[in-house]
Amino acid sequence: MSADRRIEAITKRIVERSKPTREIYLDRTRRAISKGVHRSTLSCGNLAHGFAVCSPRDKDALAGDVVPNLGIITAYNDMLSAHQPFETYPALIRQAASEVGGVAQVAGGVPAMCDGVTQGQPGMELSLFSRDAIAMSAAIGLSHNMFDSSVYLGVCDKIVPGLMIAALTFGHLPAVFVPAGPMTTGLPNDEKSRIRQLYAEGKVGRAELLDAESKSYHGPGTCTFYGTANSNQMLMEMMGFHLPGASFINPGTPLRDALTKEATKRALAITALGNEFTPAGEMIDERSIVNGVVGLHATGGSTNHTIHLIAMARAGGIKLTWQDISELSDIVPLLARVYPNGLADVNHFHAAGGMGFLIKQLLKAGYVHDDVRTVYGQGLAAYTIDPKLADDGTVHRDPASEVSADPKVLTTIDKPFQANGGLKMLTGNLGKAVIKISAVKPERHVVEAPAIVFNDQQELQDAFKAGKLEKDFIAVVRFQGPKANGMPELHRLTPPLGVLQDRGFKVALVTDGRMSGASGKIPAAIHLTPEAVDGGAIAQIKNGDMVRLDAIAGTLEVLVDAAEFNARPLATVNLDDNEFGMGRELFASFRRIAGPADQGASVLF
Ligand SMILES: O=C(O)[C@H](O)[C@@H](O)[C@H](O)[C@H](O)COP(=O)(O)O
Ligand code: SF4
Repeated sequence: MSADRRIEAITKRIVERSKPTREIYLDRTRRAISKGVHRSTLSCGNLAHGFAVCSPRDKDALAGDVVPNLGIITAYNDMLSAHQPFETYPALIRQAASEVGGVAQVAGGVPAMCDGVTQGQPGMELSLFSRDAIAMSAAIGLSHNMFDSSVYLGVCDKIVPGLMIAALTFGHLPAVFVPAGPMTTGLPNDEKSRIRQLYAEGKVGRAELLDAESKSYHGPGTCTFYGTANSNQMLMEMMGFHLPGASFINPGTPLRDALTKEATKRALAITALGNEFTPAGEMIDERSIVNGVVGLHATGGSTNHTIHLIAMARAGGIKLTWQDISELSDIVPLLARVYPNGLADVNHFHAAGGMGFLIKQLLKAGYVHDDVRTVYGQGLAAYTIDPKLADDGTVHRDPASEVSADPKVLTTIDKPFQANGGLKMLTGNLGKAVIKISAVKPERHVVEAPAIVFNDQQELQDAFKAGKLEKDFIAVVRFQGPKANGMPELHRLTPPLGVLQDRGFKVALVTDGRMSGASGKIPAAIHLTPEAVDGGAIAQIKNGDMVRLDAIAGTLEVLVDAAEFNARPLATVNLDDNEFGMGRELFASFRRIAGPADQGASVLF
């Protein structure tokens, strides 16, 4: 089935725009492929070092070029509940590799930051930059050039984007992403947020708050809200980097292990040594990227992907823009209600039919390209399945249902929750920004109120505690862009702004910083570009200026006489305290060269 003509037109526009960079990328990738299996280009010394710790059987295998060697890139650490399960994956992968006569080696580890641990803390100012550091770290592992294929063990926010940048940089190799799955459901996310607001109002103490948080984040696996980490899983399935149905199976279950073994065997089956060679750089094309964006809109995915997806696509020579994302949002309806876009969590989403049901609906409507390559073979239709554990311990796939098991969580294409998707671009005399509308009540899609300007998020917290914000206002939080302080998420502003909104005040946020994918209920124009330190108009806004955020018209305006506004000097702030501490001194060059948010906020291209 061909895609909707509007989807086709946007895809074609991306293909045309990308031609110069895509052709250079594909040429380089094909030259790398033409060198054939890469161990043969190594010297005996190189090779001996590379397999020094292997068993005699594996040494024999790796001495030649006919047994595939699988490079594992792992983001295991104990800080991210989502990544802790990866501790045992290399042993499972080595075992599965040997079962099919292959070899697997850990090529390298990459750093992984938990945005939940660093939220509101200085460490968050390294978060965005960690994406590119992860790509660079993965390249260091793969540059040993011992490998015929690769598997990537990563789940969370900046990790999957960084790993995908690496996978496309090593696009001559097949790449399979192997998730660890969501935490089982704990305290519901909306109950956690309610207790946070009570704490912000001083109505409960730290003990009650910690008890609620600990019941919400209680064990191994990805946090169950639909933030950036779970948006990553959806993207990997939509773009064909996961095996069908791999995204939302809980860790420590037989089906999870079966999926990991199957991914290993599949990664070894699609090397240049076999007859299904699927190098990542040729597998992913503009249609894959568009399928990812469509999935983002249909599920109300994370705003962070208006930055990461642009950088991920660029790694493959593909130029995606906010205009593309915004226009796709106007076409693609919202089909899932998962917190913060609803009360359900990703376990409920999966139980309602999950990715297989969603993809079936999107294919039926022509909103996605079926004619794509994936790690599983040809065609996205292969992903319209429901994964189960077979009696022999392998993965069995039933056809996805036509009926949602919970229509309040996952709906059909003819009864969408919203006629359009989650993410809109806003333009106007302040620059360009994005807003996530899937989690904002319709009556709050347009906000016009006086600005109150803050130069960091603590100033807003202090003003709230001092009772100075009991009014209609638009919070302008600036000097939060990539070049200022690494573009942290300002998710800690959600509870105080939520309290004020629940008290009936009209509130909104405008910032050159980011919000969490878990943020939602407050209308927020984020990623404002140009940022304040780059001469952005946000640096000219004064307290009391009327600001209008209109997610329906797609505009963001300061309602001040243009001549008067443009004559204003740019505000400046002292950012010395953001230059050091918690390792920030090591990222000074990143702050200097980081690109703008609408081009991926990257130091790599
Ligand atoms: O983009 C995201 O999805 C967030 O960065 C998420 O990964 C982060 O962990 C949240 O901050 C956790 O939510 P709480 O801070 O509300 O626990
Ligand atoms: S989803 Fe966020 S808070 Fe949860 S483990 Fe991942 S990075 Fe940490």
